[in-house]
Amino acid sequence: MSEQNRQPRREERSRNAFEEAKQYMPGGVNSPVRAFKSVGLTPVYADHGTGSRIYDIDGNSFIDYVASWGPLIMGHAHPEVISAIQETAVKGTSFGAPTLIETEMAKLVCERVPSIDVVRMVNSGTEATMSAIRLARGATGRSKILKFEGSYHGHADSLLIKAGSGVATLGLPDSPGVPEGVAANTITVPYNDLESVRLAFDKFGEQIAAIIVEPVAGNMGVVPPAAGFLEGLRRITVEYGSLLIFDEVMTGFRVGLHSAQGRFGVIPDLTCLGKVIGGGLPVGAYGGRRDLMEQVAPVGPIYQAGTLSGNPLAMAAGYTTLKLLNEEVYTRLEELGARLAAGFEKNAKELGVPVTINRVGSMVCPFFTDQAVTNYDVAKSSNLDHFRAYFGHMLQEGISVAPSQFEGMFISGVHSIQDIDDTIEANYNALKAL
Ligand SMILES: Cc1ncc(COP(=O)(O)O)c(C=O)c1O
Ligand SMILES: N[C@H](C=O)CCC(=O)O
Repeated sequence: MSEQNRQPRREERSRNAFEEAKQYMPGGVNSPVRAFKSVGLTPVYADHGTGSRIYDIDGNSFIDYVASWGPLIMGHAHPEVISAIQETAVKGTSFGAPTLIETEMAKLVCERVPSIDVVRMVNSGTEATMSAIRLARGATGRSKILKFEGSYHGHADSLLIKAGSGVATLGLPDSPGVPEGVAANTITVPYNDLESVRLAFDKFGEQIAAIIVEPVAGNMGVVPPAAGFLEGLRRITVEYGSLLIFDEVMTGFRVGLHSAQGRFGVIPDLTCLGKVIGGGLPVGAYGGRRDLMEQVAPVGPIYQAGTLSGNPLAMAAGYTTLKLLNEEVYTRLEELGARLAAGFEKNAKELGVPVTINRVGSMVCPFFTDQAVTNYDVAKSSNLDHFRAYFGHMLQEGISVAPSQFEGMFISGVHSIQDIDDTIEANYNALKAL
């Protein structure tokens, strides 16, 4: 760890910037999790990033595991991604007319994601899940959907029920403003609990358009699917003529070259993507079987559109990022993830702090509990005071992680072994200081 990071974090500029921002934006931010409210600290105001590090406006540097909340699988300001954006930008930033890069991008996504024959680009993960739900309802003629407690699928009304991520962090899992009639069409059951899914289908099966699931839950902290869980969802949906939607906004191209569906060998009807496929620019996508996707306008009657959808800059950044990914990168991510998790586990054991580490590939999450974390109820039983203190110590140690127990760490292909070992050392110091 560099000497610089052993100095107390300087934060005067960040504090002043945050105070000013609060006058003009709700809570001073454009997405709630950035305000550090649940950890009671001043947000890190990013100035620039390179590789595995970010640098804030106070001159602190951090080894970064937020990675813009997942997209930056090849690190900050990757030279090839930046060049692609620059080369594209000089030709014009948006046309509202088709461009060749959109077809190249769609082809690549269709080649790599097993369930996707046809894909539609949108501008965010929220748009992707909202559109996939509309398609599922339109295609089946049914209204209800089933989601899992503590999963987050963006902020569309029908999905903001018992949600994870920022709403869980702020204790607002059912947001005011979602009409009761909309909420009534969303059934929620615990993650990894096939029996509850079965009971819900026994009761409402003929009315359920789709199950939407994060194939690895990443918004209640990281929770892997139990053996047979995804297969069970596939079986039940087929049995009842409902659709299975994998929300791979976080896991898409994060947990493998063929995403979570490739990793676990379960093929959904529809898949939502975001984050990594935008290479750090605003992108989402939904895709799936041709017979379903061709019910979307202009081929079919189910409407969905976007002024900036398929934006050339976003396509260039996303396409270049996807082209950088190969089996070698995922092997490296797996090794780095395993090294980090093993180091954290050893530290916790040695110091006698109750911690459970969940990991899938490069998604890692230390929970402050000694229970196996298999669903949101267990995740919520983590010691949040410990998390808060731990988070503050990690920042002081020069490590940037998400300011919530209900978010994971994202390792990139450009983190070095030294970064991982420095992070393990920081984790030791942070746990010791609890
Ligand atoms: C699994 C999942 N689905 C959907 C979303 C929504 O994506 P966005 O924030 O791009 O709207 C997110 C993240 O926010 C997510 O993690
Ligand atoms: N966990 C969320 C996405 O995956 C965090 C992003 C946000 O709320 O800004």
